[in-house]
Parts: sequence; C-alpha cells; structure tokens
Amino acid sequence: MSTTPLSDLLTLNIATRQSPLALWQAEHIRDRLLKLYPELTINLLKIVTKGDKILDTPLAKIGGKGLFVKELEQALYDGQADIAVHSLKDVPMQLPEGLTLGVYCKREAPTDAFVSNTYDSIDELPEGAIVGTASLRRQCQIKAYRPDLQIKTLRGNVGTRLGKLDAGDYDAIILATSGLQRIELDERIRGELAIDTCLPAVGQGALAIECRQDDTNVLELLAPLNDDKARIRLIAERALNRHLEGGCQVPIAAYAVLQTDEATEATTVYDNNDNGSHLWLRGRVGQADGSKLLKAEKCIVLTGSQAEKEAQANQLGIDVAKKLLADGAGAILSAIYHPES
Ligand SMILES: NCc1[nH]cc(CCC(=O)O)c1CC(=O)O
Repeated sequence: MSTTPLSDLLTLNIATRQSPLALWQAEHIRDRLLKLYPELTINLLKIVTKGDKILDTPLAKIGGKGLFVKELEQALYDGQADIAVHSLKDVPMQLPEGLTLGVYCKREAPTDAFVSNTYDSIDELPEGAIVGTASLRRQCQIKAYRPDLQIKTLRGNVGTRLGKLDAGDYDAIILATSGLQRIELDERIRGELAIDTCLPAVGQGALAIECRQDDTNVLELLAPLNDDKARIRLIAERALNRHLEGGCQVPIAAYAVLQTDEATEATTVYDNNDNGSHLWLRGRVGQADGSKLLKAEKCIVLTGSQAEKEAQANQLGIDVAKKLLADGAGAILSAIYHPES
C-alpha cells in the first residue's frame, strides 16, 4: 500500500455497497468532494458484502464483525478503491492494519424511528403487538420499556424492511431515523424514540470515510469533510464499544453529546448542537429479553488541543465501559459472543 501519486488524484474511486442507502451515502460524499474539487473524476465501485447476502438470519447469529465492510476494505488494500464510505455504525471498532477513518462527518439524527401504518408511537401499541427489528440493542431496550411487546426478526435493506411492514407482518418496525431521512423516506417516520427509551447505537447517524493510513494525498483531500466535534463524540462511543469488545450487532448502546453544562438527567430530546466543552457519555448493555438493562454515564470537561480532547474522549469511553463491566455487562455479553460455553 502506498500514497496515491498526485497525478492519479485526478481520479478517485469510492468503494460502496449497493443498497439504496449505501449508494446515497457514497453519492453524497462524491458530490461534496466534487464541490470542493470540480476537476476531480470520481467513480463508484459497487460491491456486494456478506451482510448483504445473508438475509434470513439475525445479524448477531451470523457472527464475525464487519459484515458490511470487509469486502470494501479489501478493495482499499488492492488499490481498486481509494476511499470507502460507511455508516459509522457498521464499522468494527478495530480497523485492519494500515487503514484509518480519515473522516468523521457531522452527525445527523442519532435516534431510532418508530415506523407503523397504524400507530403513532410505541406507547400507543396495544398489548402484545409485534415489533420488527433485528437489532439486539433495540430489542432489549424495547422489551425493558414495554415487556408485553413481541419482537420479531426483521432483516434486509431499508426498502425491504418497509415492504415487510406494509405486507402486514408487523404492527411497527424500528429503523434508524438518519437512514430514512437520507433516502427521503422520512414521511414513513411516525416519531423518534426518545433517547432515554432507546439509547442509540455507537456511531448511529454519522458517516465515516475509510482510506489507507499512508495515503497522505487522499487524507489531505478528505480533510475538509471532517467534523472535529462529531469526531470527539464518536471516539468516546467507539472506545466504550471497543472496551466491551462489541461490534454493532450486540446489545450495546452508547451516546455522547457535547454540551455547555454538567446536566446528566435523563432527557427526551437529543442534543446534536455540539456546543460546549462538557462531554457526556451514556452507555447501556442489555439482556435480549429486556429483563436486565445496565446503565452507566459520566460527564467530563474537555481541555487542550483537538488531539488531547480526543484522548480524553477515548478514556471516557473506557471509563463508562468499566462501570458497565463492574455492574455485570461481561456475563451478558459473553453469553452472546460465546453462546456454546
Ligand atoms: N445496520 C444497517 C444500518 N447501518 C446504518 C443504518 C442507518 C444509518 C446510520 O445509522 O448511520 C442502518 C439501517 C438501520 O439501522 O435502520
């Protein structure tokens, strides 16, 4: 692997999955880059990943991390592609040797959306109603909030999932708000789940760009797309998940905000303004049936340079993860990582 020669930088190849959401994301980054560098030629290299092929199994059972990114990373190694655009949520905590997340984009809505053709909110669902999701994180929090609801597995890309709702298989389904907004399906959102009801997944609502670590020309080209404040929040969330050895297919939730004061009471609205230097991280680990939902949080004041703040954010993630482990998160997670033992 090496730096893309400057002369080659007239062409940039983007590796992307082929789902409508993934294509939207890749095209969005392409368009932002073209605005900055009109003379650049940008190609999309469309790739099918393992996560796209196996559609009938809950993700946690397929095992292996990075189901949606491995083939894209291979294209970066091979030099077929220069960058890969990801939903950060899908990117494993430990990147392969030689690759880096050059860009964390400004965060969009981090929440989960309540989607139904009949009901306005989770509170309106009748007793025993069927809710579709394949996410253990959503499942354990919904069951903790409403133990009477039934969770039924729901896989496939966003369009497929909406089709299954429309076919009458579910009373409601839960999808990421940002995913629906990006592909202009926001009219399907009946409401956003409160942060406190369903703490988001690590990285939910943020795009990230992966590239070769030593590709300084490409890193320089990408730099204007990076958002330093989003990066701090996302580093904290990812450090928590990394310390718990989680991927995105585990019942782990974490959400960090930057705010102007110390407030740590549960809130029903999310703060996505990135004002202030207090970094507040909340984390949760739950039992799939909702019978246990561990919660931990900590708020720190960031000081110093961007690099120092990122190190403090990383340590915050580790500290909150340690609190969860002290409360018993290890037993819950190892039952998921090693179901046989
Ligand atoms: N695992 C699939 C996935 N990866 C990223 C998003 C949505 C966009 C985002 O969170 O950035 C989705 C769909 C969903 O969870 O509904």
